[in-house]
Formats: sequence, C-alpha cells, structure tokens
Amino acid sequence: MRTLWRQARVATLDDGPDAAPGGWIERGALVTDGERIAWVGDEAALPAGLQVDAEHALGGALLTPGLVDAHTHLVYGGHRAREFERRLQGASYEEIARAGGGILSTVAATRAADDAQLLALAEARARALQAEGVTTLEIKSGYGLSAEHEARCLRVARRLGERLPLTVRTTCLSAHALPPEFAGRPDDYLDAAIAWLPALQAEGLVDAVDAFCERIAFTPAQTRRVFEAAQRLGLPVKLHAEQLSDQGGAALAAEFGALSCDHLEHLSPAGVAAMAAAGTVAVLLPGAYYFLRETQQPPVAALRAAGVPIALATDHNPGSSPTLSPLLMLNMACTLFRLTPQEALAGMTCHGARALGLADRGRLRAGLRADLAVWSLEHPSELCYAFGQRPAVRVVQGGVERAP
Ligand SMILES: N=CN[C@@H](CCC(=O)O)C(=O)O
Ligand SMILES: [Zn+2]
Repeated sequence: MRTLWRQARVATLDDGPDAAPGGWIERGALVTDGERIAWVGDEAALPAGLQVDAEHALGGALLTPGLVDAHTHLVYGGHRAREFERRLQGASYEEIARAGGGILSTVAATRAADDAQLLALAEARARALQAEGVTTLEIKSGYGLSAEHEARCLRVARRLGERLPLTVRTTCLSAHALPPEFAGRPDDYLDAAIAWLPALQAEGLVDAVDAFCERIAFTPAQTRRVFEAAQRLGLPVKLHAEQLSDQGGAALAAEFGALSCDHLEHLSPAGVAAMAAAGTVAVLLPGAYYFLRETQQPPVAALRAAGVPIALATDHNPGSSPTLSPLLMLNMACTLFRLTPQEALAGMTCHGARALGLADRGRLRAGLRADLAVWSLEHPSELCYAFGQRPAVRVVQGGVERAP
C-alpha cells in the first residue's frame, strides 16, 4: 500500500547528506510504502508517474515524525496527590522517600492492583500520550520490586504495545527503590533483582535495564552491579542519574556505553565529558524539574557544547511528573531550560529514538519507519509555544493512520 501525503509543511528532522536545508520543506510531500517512508521532498519534485493507492492533501498542515516519549513509568496503581500536598507544606521529595512514602507508596498501590486494573489505567495514559502525537513509548517497571510484580508490570507494558498502535519499549527498573521486605539489606535485594532478570529477559519483557543512582536509592557501587548483570545478558543500560545530587552516575553509565542518562540536573563537567565520549543521550525531564520545584538546571549549554544529543520525555509517573502532555514538555524545555524549539522537537523525535536505541525512526527520510504526526499548525515552533491547547493531530503508525 502506497500513500501520498501532499500539501504539507514538513519538519524532517533529517540532517543526512540528502536532507532539505534546516530539515524544513515549505511545500512538501511524503510517500509511504507499507511500514516505511518511500520518498520525502519538495512536492514539485515528486517522481513523475508515481502510482499510489491513496492520497491525502493536507492543506499546508505541519508534518513531523511521530513523537517518541523515551522515559515513562506508565504502569502503576494509585496516585500521590496527598504527597503533593505535603510537599507544598514544606516536606521534600527526599524526606518523604526516607520516611517510607514516595516510590514505596506507589509500590504498595501497584502490588494491590490486579492485572486488569493496571492495564486499564496504563492504557488510558498511553491513549492520552498518543492523542498528542506519540507513536513510540518507553515504559519502565520499578513499582513492583519483586519477581512476581515486576513481571506483571512489564507484561502489562508489553500488552499495551499489542493493543494500541504504539511501539512500546520496556525497561526493567527493579533497582528503583528498596522494597520494605529488604529494608536495611540493599545488596541482598539487588542479588534477588539480578537473579530474576534472566527470566524476565527470557520472557521477552526487557529491552533495557535502568537504575536509580541516588542518595535515596542505590549507590554507584550497587548500580555497577546492576549494569554488570545487564552486560552479562547483553542488555543495554540507562540511568536515572544526578537528579537530586551528583553521584557520578552519568560517568559510570557512560563506562557501560549507556543509551541514555536521564534527569541530570546535578550533572558535573566530568559527567558531560564521559557522556559525550560514550555517545550517551541526555534525556531531560522538565516535568519532574518543575513538579519537584527543582532550582538546579541541567547543564544544557555544556551538553550542547560537548555535542551530547539532548532528548526530552514526559517521565510520566505519579510522584515527580504526573503529566500526560508531551507538548507541555516541549514548552517547558524551552521556557525552563532554554532549549530552542528546534532542539525541543529533536528531543522528542530523533534524539528520543536514539535514547531507546532505535535507529529506524525519529526523522522523515526514505527507508525509515513511517511514524508520522500531522498537526493543524504551520510551523514547528507552534508545537512549543502554546501550552495546554492540544492542537488537532493525525497519527500515522507504521504507514497506517490511527485514531488517537
Ligand atoms: N527518580 C526516580 N524515579 C521517578 C520518580 C518515581 C516516583 O517518584 O514515583 C522519576 O523519574 O522521577
Ligand atoms: Zn524516571
């Protein structure tokens, strides 16, 4: 099935040798052939005699790659609105975590929810993301924290990928927090989590392994053990790094060739250099920065100067970023972190894809996956400029238009 999309303003995000200047085609067209993009360019240059099965005239609408949300914790039970109130009254995220609340309160609610409840909750969240143009979604475990409950959460994530027109990438984040049954015994817990990882992998539930390296979670030495276990299984790693303090986690992750380091508000110059050398993507999470009322900014200028690709994601989770709006994250990345609109859009397309190890998407180029978003807008900067507005969007996933 060949489909022609014409009368489009196209942001290709392509920087390859044949790319349009600035990745921008004012009067563009794109042809899909099955799951792939067959052609993209100026409409006036469409190949003569092109035969297509369907044609859509877009009337000047903006065509971009489908959005990639490369960091979410979408599968969980309960919510943390009361914790939000406590933080507003002065308690810090760290204090709440140390007192056994925070992530562990979501672990309790997640363990108490049955599979159908978890699936229904996660599906509604995934549909909301899709309604803002998301076609690829990463989902982490980390609210189960036992062999049984981590597997349940990852199976729900996999089922979402089967039920919805979304690519779902799953990340095992068993090293997210210390479950109460292992209180005071973090290394024993990691022994257990490392021991259940092969079975999760064998069931096809793990695309990558993540950890939370922080004062309230796991030390760099403990994180190293998790990474060594992933490496033995041939699984790529990612890290929640330098969110609340500089633990040197980013440099450690870079040593293991990490796909990405995420958060990074407290990233040091040495961490930046290590990520640049390893080709590790920086995933910035403005929702968590905003919602935790963080004041330390991630070192955007240093990341830029070092050539570290910068991705953006929602970090959807009930504690630090209960948002389902990737477009709000684009706006916040510009207003709070001073990314340019072009950088922000690249952050949720090509660089987001790279943070997931996916080289087949995130740009509009012949041969790549036909994951597209068609916006009722004229220019990419409008995606970043308005907030809370939900522009109309048509979503194409693998060459097929899907109702968001
Ligand atoms: N920082 C650790 N993990 C999540 C928050 C988890 C939670 O508070 O439930 C994050 O990415 O922000
Ligand atoms: Zn996270």
